Amino acid sequence: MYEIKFSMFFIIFVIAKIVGERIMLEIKNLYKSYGSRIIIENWSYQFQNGKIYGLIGRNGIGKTTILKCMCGLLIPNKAEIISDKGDLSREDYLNRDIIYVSDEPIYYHNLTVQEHFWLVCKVENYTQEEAQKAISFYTNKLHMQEYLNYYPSALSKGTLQRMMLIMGFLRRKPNLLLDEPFNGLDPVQLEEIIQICDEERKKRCMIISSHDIESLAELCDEYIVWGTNGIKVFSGKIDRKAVNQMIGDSYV
Ligand SMILES: Nc1ncnc2c1ncn2[C@@H]1O[C@H](COP(=O)(O)OP(=O)(O)OP(=O)(O)O)[C@@H](O)[C@H]1O
Repeated sequence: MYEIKFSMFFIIFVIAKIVGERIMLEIKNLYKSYGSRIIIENWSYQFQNGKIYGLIGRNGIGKTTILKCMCGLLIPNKAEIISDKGDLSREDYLNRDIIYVSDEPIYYHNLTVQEHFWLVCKVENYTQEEAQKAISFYTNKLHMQEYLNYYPSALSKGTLQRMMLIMGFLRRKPNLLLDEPFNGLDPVQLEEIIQICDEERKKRCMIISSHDIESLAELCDEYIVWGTNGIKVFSGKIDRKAVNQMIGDSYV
């Protein structure tokens, strides 16, 4: 009896492990140029469920370009983008299961913060009850309650950044790409965002582009670093020294 129980437990453990670590998103041979200027050449990578990835590199190296090619906001010259939904290469932004949260806030001038959140919930087919619960959860976590009736144009940069992040978290997509999410946040807000990103890891795969090595170090399982000799992958403990060595230059 004990052996049967143990075997069943072992099988369940192995299945959970396989499901938990399955590949959510695969990029094959990504090639992107602007005119004759090649930004990314033949880059491939597999991203897994439940992991957070950090994109690190100097200004203008191509981090935003990669994220936008993945989610469909930019058309690569060549690439295969494969997710649980299948081959997304020919799907546009709305049909991909990948959400991109830009560092440049995009919003409707005539909708309040709260209305933006409800709009996202509507797009994602939340029930009234689910929407209420999810909006309360994120606004409480990120202390946004007092801004719910504000128009976004009246928000400070950090508060706007939190609104954009909540809109990303409310999406029910398995892949979330965050472009410079830590910009403009004071230390308290920064810690809250780090905490919530850490919790979101249970629900999805996240890819974060940032120059804030300390914040990335608190969160990421793997790092994709642009060095002088191309893109390297690193999964150890990261700090400024390690980043400088990988980039082959004094970066941070
Ligand atoms: N629409 C465009 N047309 C031409 N060149 C572009 C265009 N968009 C970006 N670039 C160039 O491509 C390169 C990569 O830009 P990208 O924004 O991806 O860099 P990044 O690594 O995200 O930079 P940062 O850290 O400053 O955000 C830059 O040199 C940029 O000038």
